[in-house]
Amino acid sequence: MNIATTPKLPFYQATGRECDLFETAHDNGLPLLLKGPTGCGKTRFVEHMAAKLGKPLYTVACHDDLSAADLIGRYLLKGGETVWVDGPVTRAVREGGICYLDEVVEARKDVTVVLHPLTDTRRTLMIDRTGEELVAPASFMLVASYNPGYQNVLKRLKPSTRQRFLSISFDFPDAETEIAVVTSESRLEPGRVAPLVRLAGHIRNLSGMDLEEGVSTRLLIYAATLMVGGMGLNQALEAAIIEPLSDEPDVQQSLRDLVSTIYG
Ligand SMILES: Nc1ncnc2c1ncn2[C@@H]1O[C@H](COP(=O)(O)OP(=O)(O)OP(=O)(O)O)[C@@H](O)[C@H]1O
Repeated sequence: MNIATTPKLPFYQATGRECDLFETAHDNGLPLLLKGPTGCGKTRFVEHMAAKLGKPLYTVACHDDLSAADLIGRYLLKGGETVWVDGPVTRAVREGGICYLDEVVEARKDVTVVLHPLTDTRRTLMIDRTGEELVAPASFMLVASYNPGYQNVLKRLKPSTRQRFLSISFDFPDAETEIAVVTSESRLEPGRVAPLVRLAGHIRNLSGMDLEEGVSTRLLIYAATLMVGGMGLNQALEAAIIEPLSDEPDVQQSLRDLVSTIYG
């Protein structure tokens, strides 16, 4: 779990009216689901909005072993005594903060038992172990994300869970916005960022055919960061784009061909 307390506003380049939607959802106590591919800005968006609203943010990277107890809390032995330690959801509820469950579909099924009463009009969290029933204060907000591209039959959000959340689809931004994001994050000059973003557009057109998923904005920032550090173009693209995207020699060669098309 990661608790963000920094007062600085993390940079987030909006691509639509998502900031308004987040704020309205927060003001009305409604939970929000962010859908979209990896590395397209979902986490940054939540960090930005939590800082803007001045709320503590509890981020949980969900995985297939994550259970309800990991979110709610458990009794732990401390110095010979058994003490109750709140989990991230409980802390966010008590403090009226924002809880962000990243890749929520990965979590174990018992997590939905926790989420349902928190995401409908009850807005309650039952802590069976301590017998407490917490009513979430108005400023508490639950945000979850998932990547529909990775979904399989076993890992799908049930309609009864999905339909408790407002939802927004995220995607990679248009070229102009992505150039602004990569420039701001890496400090590489826009004239050198533009061909990287063009390359990304071509690679994304390959996804679904040869690639599981298109290149993320995050990887473009990595490539640009290596270039700012003085690394040559080819080495930077190999390490930040070609190798992370595929292990298949044929696919890697297609990616190198695309690089030659763009950079000549
Ligand atoms: N719109 C944006 N504004 C500012 N930075 C962005 C934006 N989109 C992407 N980024 C940059 O890309 C990086 C990756 O984005 P982020 O971590 O938010 O991805 P994500 O969608 O949460 O991915 P994952 O699902 O893998 O966690 C961020 O650290 C940030 O540097």
